[in-house]
Amino acid sequence: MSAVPGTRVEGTSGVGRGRCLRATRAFRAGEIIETYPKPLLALPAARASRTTCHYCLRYTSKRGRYASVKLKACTGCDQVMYCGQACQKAHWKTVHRSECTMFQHIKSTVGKEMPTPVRALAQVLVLLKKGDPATVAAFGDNGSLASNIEAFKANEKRWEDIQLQSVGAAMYALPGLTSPTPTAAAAEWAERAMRALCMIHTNSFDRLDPDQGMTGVFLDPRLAMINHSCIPNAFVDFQERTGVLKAQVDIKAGDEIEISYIDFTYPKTLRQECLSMYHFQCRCPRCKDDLDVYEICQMSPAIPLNSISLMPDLDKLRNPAVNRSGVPKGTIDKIYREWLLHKDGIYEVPEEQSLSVWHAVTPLMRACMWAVEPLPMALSAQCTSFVQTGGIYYALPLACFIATECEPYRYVTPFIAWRLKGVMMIVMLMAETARRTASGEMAKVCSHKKLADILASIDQVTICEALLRLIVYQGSVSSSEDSEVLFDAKDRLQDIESLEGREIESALTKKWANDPQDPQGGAFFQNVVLKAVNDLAALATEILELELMYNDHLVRGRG
Ligand SMILES: C[S@@+](CC[C@H](N)C(=O)[O-])C[C@H]1O[C@@H](n2cnc3c(N)ncnc32)[C@H](O)[C@@H]1O
Repeated sequence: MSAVPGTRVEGTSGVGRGRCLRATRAFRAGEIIETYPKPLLALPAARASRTTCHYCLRYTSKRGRYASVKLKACTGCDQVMYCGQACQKAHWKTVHRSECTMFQHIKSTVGKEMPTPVRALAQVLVLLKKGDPATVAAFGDNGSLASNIEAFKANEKRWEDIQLQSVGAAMYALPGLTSPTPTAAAAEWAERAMRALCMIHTNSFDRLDPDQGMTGVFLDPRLAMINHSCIPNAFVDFQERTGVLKAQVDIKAGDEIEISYIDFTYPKTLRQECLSMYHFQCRCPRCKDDLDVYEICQMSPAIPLNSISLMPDLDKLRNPAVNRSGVPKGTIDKIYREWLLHKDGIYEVPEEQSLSVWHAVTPLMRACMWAVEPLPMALSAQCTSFVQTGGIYYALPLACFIATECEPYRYVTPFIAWRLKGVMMIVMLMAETARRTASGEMAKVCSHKKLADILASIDQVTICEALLRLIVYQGSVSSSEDSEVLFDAKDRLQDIESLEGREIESALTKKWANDPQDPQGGAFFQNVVLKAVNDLAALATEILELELMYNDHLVRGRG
């Protein structure tokens, strides 16, 4: 493995935490630590396989960066899609020439998509069989990747799945070897397939998109050297086929680089469940002392980065106004389980179904622990439910509330994609409510007087412009190239800039964005943008009570 400046691999596989990646120099928050442009595996998720280019992994969507991308299927197997000839050629060279016949066979016999890990394994097996050097070095009999195979075997149910999936992949990838009469070679390949699947589970990363969810699987042997922490100092972004490792906070030379394999804001037992696939006990302080998001936030070195964000009041991050007395440690997991039982009720009628969700999370609301899961998930689901059922006006205060009361505590670093998506959600809802306000529709539909008054009094377009500039500002801190949300923000900014008669407002937002420390720009952001967002956010709990015909004790407590 070649040494890359800035980091080195240390440790021994299978001993303690095994190998790890260590910084050999300091990195600033947002800085790129290293990139992985030639992954061994980069596949779209099975459910996205008709809408994603199988080489560059661009996915088609209605709006945004790839809206105009038209995908064409491989004429051989009709199973993989490409956005153009360059991608088709590159994919053919990388892997598809070895798997196209296999996909044709699968299509004619099974007739449906293989699950993503099986497809990934089949790809590894055809390349192993062919003797592809990089694949042999990682997955071969003396391959570099950790497999944790003994730990997988110890879990009967999981091992059964591994065996089944391995047989399925081997059947298609190695048709001659898995004939009905077992041979020594077939047994060897079966063993190899099971080990390779354990390696895939241990070392691959889900490509997670805040909008689309799981969009694919990515495996690079060097990226696979990074250990997990629920208080990570780095994160991985994906730009098309390239994985990009970035610093989430300032990192010192000599620090171990750690990412989170899971959503680190989940409650402890859920995190442990998600991590069980990796077969280790996490001993980070969040796990050891069962610290909640507020406690982690208070000690985060990323707090000062929020001075240009929707939460510039750093004291609020350092001293959150929560009252834990009603929610002793350990009860959060119980609340989470209770919420799981009822969570889908939020989208259902009659209201009692939805109310059971809120009953489950009531202790967290009373303690003002808005950032502690499952409360943010319940609030986001309610926001979506309002949008889907025509209550877009009510979704806006909720989105403002989530972006100010939940996300800054959960993801303290303000350029994390989830934070930027939260700001973008406000922009999208505000643009929609502005349109309906202008057409007079709002006056007919929105019965909440205070909300209607705020919407009628604010300059939504200017606020949207400032919020988009905030996304561009924060997004640029951590992006080598435009991410989806950054591209979308720039695209929407162009639309706004093309509106006539807004020269003064536009000049103000630009002035602020060019120098957020400038007193005039700062006052504009405070008095126009933050005031509107905070005023809207302040209506969120009241709207929940009214719209859900709540007993107000649920949200506000009994005084
Ligand atoms: C992607 S690999 C990371 C590199 C690995 N340490 C190695 O030597 O290959 C994932 C595996 O590393 C180990 N690991 C990762 N994070 C860990 C942690 N915080 N504590 C203990 N083991 C960890 C677990 O065995 C896990 O299945």
